[in-house]
Amino acid sequence: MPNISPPIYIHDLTLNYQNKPVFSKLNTTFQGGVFNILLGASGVGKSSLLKMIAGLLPISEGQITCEPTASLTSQISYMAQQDLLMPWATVIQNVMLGSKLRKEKQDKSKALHILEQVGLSNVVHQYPSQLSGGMRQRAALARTLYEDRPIILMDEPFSALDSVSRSKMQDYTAQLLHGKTVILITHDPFEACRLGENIQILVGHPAQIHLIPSIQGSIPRHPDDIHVQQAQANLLNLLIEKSAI
Ligand SMILES: Nc1ncnc2c1ncn2[C@@H]1O[C@H](COP(=O)(O)OP(=O)(O)OP(=O)(O)O)[C@@H](O)[C@H]1O
Repeated sequence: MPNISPPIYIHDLTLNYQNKPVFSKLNTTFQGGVFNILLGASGVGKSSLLKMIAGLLPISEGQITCEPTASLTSQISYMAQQDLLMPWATVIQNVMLGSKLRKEKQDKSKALHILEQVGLSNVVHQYPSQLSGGMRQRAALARTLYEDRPIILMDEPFSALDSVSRSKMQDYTAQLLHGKTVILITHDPFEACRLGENIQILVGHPAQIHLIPSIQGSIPRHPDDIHVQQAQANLLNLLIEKSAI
């Protein structure tokens, strides 16, 4: 597997659903080695785009490529909107499931360290059905972080968390995934402005990409940072304006 975190190029990508275009000839780049944030109204096509990058939705028109041109899907760790935890496996078994399925050595101390960092060290041997929604989401986050791939796709990874846990998980994720190519979907402009090094909005029908000017400062930006507060207000206004399209 290549040791660098590549950019991802979207070329003329089209997705039709029930004979209607969700997006048509979409072109954009998700930058390598940074946090790319994707926002947009419900139903605009964000999750579908992420699934196409992950190889979970077929591509009928257009292309998704990366450099170097090693297989894109083999470099990806994907965290879906639903936690997709296996009900028959404990929390720690779920975290290490990928390496077990690939018949690789399971790194228990790494899994335990990540579980401690996401605040789940007291439930490592419990089953998903014994956890709250927020705990399940943190377990799914731990599984994604354990995978250590160059490209990380995350679909609303913090949506079920209370605001304190969310802020801590944003900090930890930004620290742990530093230097990786991350694409993170969120509905939260504040989260986008704390974490985004490249922020894009998917807007309209069929959807097109709109790029947001970059925000000063390294991530995770502090909630008090004046640049975060200004950018958040601008982004919210833009989302309201674009929702009318
Ligand atoms: N299997 C599918 N293939 C293609 N399009 C689909 C499929 N299933 C649903 N769609 C449609 O694709 C559109 C985009 O859905 P998608 O879940 O990607 O949006 P989203 O922007 O992620 O929404 P949300 O923010 O609510 O999660 C919707 O209109 C949806 O009905």
